[in-house]
Amino acid sequence: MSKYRLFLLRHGEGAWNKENRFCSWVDQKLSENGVREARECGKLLKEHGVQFDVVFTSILSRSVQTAWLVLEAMAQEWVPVVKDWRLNERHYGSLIGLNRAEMASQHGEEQVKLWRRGYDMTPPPIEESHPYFQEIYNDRRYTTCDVLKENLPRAESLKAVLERLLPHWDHAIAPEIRKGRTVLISAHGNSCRALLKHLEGISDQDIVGLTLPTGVPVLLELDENLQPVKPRQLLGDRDKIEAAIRKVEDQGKVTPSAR
Ligand SMILES: O=C(O)[C@@H](COP(=O)(O)O)OP(=O)(O)O
Repeated sequence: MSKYRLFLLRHGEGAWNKENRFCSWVDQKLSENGVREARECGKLLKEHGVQFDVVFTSILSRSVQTAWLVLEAMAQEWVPVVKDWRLNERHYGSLIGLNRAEMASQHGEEQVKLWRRGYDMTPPPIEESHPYFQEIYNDRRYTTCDVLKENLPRAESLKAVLERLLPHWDHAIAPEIRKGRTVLISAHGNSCRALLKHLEGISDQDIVGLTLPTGVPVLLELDENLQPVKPRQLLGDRDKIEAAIRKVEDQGKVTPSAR
């Protein structure tokens, strides 16, 4: 029987989602469309009568901004928000800033899919000469983490994301759920995929086929052991959700302009 409800959310569309570039640890704001998606998500959750007790976000602006907009649309701005780097997007290493369609044209769509969705695939690490290295590692937010800046990742597989996320799940998020609190996790495509893999016991092979659209809330109903009691539900209009998933998958395909 379902005892707890957990909501997972990939932030609304960011500026670089729109430009089809790997954004990862680069701090981009939501696009106009992303702002609209986040507000619509809040409206939908309000219509479902959801009342949040606590929200967890990454320390990247797009996930924080999404949480604010959702809470504002629900008239629940007062709800506490806990931010932690452990919910950050996967660190895409040297791929950060590159255009996916151009990568597909150079390396093939299969290779790009493997880089994006393979479980144990780590891209080459970001080097100090990378155009976004200084911007990321000189940012003050990374002095606030529970690991030294020198020990923060320089590239991650999805497996590595799950490993750095689990302590935060175990020590901060799961205890809130066990207290009966309704939790929203406003995070990223890959930090949410990693958590879903863990909670739903998705295999290393099957996780390749899981893509999350931006701005669509995912409802998990959990038992007392925090095991899902039924399949996850993506809330909202079916056709729109399927189109949004296809849009993310198609980002890794060659487009005429990228040839
Ligand atoms: O880093 C990024 O660009 C995307 C994920 O990219 P893909 O894994 O879908 O290529 O993360 P998000 O928009 O959820 O923060």
